[in-house]
Amino acid sequence: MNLRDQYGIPKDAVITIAGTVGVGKSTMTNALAQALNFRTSFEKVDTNPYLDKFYADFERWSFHLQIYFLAERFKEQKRIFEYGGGFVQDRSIYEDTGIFAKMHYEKGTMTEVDYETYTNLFDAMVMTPYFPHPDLLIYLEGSLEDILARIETRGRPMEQQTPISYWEEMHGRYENWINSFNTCPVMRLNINDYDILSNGGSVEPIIEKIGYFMKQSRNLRK
Ligand SMILES: Nc1ncnc2c1ncn2[C@@H]1O[C@H](COP(=O)(O)OP(=O)(O)O)[C@@H](O)[C@H]1O
Ligand SMILES: Nc1ncnc2c1ncn2[C@H]1C[C@H](O)[C@@H](COP(=O)(O)O)O1
Repeated sequence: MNLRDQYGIPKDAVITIAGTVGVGKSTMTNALAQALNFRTSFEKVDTNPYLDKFYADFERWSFHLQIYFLAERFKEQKRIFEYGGGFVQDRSIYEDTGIFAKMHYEKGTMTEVDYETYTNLFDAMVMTPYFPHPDLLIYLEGSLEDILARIETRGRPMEQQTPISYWEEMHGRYENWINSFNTCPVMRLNINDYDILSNGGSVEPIIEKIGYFMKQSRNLRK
């Protein structure tokens, strides 16, 4: 029997992976999708026309980048819906507004008018009864130190050149955000509590936990 059936994860489930930059979302997305035989939905970093510019000048490009991400994630949402689920998604749409846009507005690198325009658009597109929310949001968490080490190892120059204070601010905001997030069920995973990269590592304990959370949340909805 495959792991998905073994742990009672529905074929049409949509699982989204949330967490700060560098925590391990893309790696987890690939590992889970492979084990569950699900499709993946990734953020495209290399082809993003604003990301480099944004890191070089937050004030000038933060609005453009948020609009770009919103459009991209919305298109992905449509694709997931058209396939009828069975997806693991790298980063949730909720982090764009709950973390990034809010942080740039509150730190003064997005104007009030731009922030209002963006949040109005986000609310009209996403926070409606017509927008399908994921069955489960897996929140990856770890110490700032471990995450900074991962950003360094991954080696995207634009992120390496960004002051540590930016990642520290984001790390704190993520903790507050997840503590009050209730749009869909949440399963927390500490990055020190699993091993999916080494030879002896296995994704099975995570799948087992996902199965347990899904059963609980589907029972609650009955
Ligand atoms: N479980 C893990 N153990 C060790 N290193 C990891 C693990 N998951 C990810 N990494 C490493 O951390 C870096 C960031 O991972 P990535 O999946 O790209 O993060 P994100 O998508 O959250 O930005 C990469 O260099 C990746 O190889
Ligand atoms: N909504 C966003 N605003 C600003 N920057 C963002 C947003 N979403 C993603 N990003 C950045 C952060 C990273 O540099 C890359 C990719 O994110 P990752 O967490 O590594 O998958 O895009």
